[in-house]
Amino acid sequence: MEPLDTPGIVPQHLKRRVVQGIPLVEIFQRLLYRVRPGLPGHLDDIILGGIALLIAGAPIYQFIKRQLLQWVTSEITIPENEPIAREVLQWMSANVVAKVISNSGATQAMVVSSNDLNAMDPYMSAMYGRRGMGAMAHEKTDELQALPPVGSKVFWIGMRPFLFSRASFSSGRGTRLAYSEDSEHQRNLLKVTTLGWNLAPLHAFVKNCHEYAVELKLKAGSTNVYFAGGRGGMDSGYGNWNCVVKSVRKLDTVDMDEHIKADLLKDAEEYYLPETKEFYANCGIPYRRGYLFHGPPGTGKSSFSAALAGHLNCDLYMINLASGNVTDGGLHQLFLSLPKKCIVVIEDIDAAGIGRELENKDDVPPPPTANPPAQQDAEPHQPPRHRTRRTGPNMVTLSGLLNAIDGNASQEGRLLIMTSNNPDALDEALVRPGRVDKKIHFGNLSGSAARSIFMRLIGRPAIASGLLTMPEAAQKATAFALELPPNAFTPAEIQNYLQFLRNEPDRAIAEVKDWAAKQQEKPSKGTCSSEYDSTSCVTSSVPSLLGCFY
Ligand SMILES: Nc1ncnc2c1ncn2[C@@H]1O[C@H](COP(=O)(O)OP(=O)(O)OP(=O)(O)O)[C@@H](O)[C@H]1O
Repeated sequence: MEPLDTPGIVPQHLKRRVVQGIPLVEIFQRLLYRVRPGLPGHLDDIILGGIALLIAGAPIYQFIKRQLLQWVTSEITIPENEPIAREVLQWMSANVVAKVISNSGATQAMVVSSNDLNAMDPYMSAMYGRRGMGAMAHEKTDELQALPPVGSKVFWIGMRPFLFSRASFSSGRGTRLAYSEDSEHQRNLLKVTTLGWNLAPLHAFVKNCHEYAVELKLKAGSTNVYFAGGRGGMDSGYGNWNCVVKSVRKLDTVDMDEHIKADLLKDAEEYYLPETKEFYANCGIPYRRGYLFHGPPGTGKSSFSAALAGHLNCDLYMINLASGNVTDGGLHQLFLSLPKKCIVVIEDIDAAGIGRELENKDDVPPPPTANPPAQQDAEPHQPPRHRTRRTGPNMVTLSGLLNAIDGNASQEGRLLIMTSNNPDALDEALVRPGRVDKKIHFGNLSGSAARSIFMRLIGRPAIASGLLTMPEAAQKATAFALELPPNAFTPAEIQNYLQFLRNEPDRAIAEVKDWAAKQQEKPSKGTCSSEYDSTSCVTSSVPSLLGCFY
């Protein structure tokens, strides 16, 4: 039975009821209720009231704090999938986190291997699930790098304080709209805040991070290779680049006609001169340059693109349209998020199956029937090139591609390289002058190139290990080139043959003739043979380019 209420004293059961549903207050109230006999007067009520006030006041305090901060500070927000985010993280890692860690002041850091595919990915898994939030170690054993931990950090540059924070999109100011609600597409944001009413100090900070990253890259002799896709796909509405840091591929390791090589280098170097940029601007020409590298697979198209990026000290961005998950919108976003100076490679553009879209719906070919009459005897119908349509697994249309590469909103300053095994299949609109300024054929290995590939793979290592002298190595390289039928094999094939005999120069020379004869007996090289799935010929993508580095 409930006790009778004493006038002037609030009964316990009533107190309990009023705090029900306010979790913390309810717990405290229960605790106090147990120790009440020891507490004088209304102390428990005062304590409870204080706690309730704190809990109720916290959101109001947060709101006022946010408003005040917004009023006296400026802030920039960078999605973590933006290339610049990586540079900011690199700077923070070296200049703030590393110092804090070495001063033993840190209790949290996120540690990743510096050559990790995407430094942001471990962060994502820490943030959204598999391992829980907070500091984590990556399993890789190569060099480790400490990144700013989850949360925020205040640091000073001169007399100015900055607040750096990493947050998920939902906690950002007004950022929710820019992102999909789908958790697969969630992105983290980097925010840098400082006191003041203009963005100049923050711009200077980001620029400094960029310069630092460039310097670091130069020192390390590495090229940042960004490839499109990965977590979240590209149809999330946000162009998504993932980064791999690779050692620079040296130009002298790509065997090709020296005149062509020199001409391309000169052209690309000139393109990036300030005078050239000025010239384009004065003449009203969009500041863009495009090359088409065509030829059989394994002839060095991707290798040369990678070496060119290393030579020009710029990042390489690569897209594989044949992967089937690129939409027009995604491609547009990818091009929009490119930096001013970079090389973009669209690999195997013919494999993407892009043709000119049908001019009107009457051009739509009839649906295929199970047994088309007299099809076996008739020449297969070749639709006029202007009326072809998408045939590959991609979701990009020709107009979408053209719009991305040189539409009004497209970034200027990039060098676009399209590679193709079958340039005849490309629409004229895609390769017209202005979009493609140089077409370069990459062919099979000439005699002199065979000599230099032998020197690179067998000669030089043998000289270094004392197995051969320089003249001996040169002599063997010449002998090897003489044994090999000229222009019959791709550099990739010869590389493959030589790398397994790298410690046996004499055997490499003695057996090359037989090897060549056997290879030539095989069904046509450089095209899809019937024993393979046709897609295996067209889907060379990220790994294909990554294989071009060391
Ligand atoms: N001209 C070359 N000089 C040196 N190495 C080469 C050359 N061509 C190919 N290779 C070697 O062969 C492999 C494949 O080369 P790469 O990917 O550059 O060819 P590709 O023409 O781009 O082929 P795909 O059309 O299939 O993309 C790489 O390991 C590369 O080192």
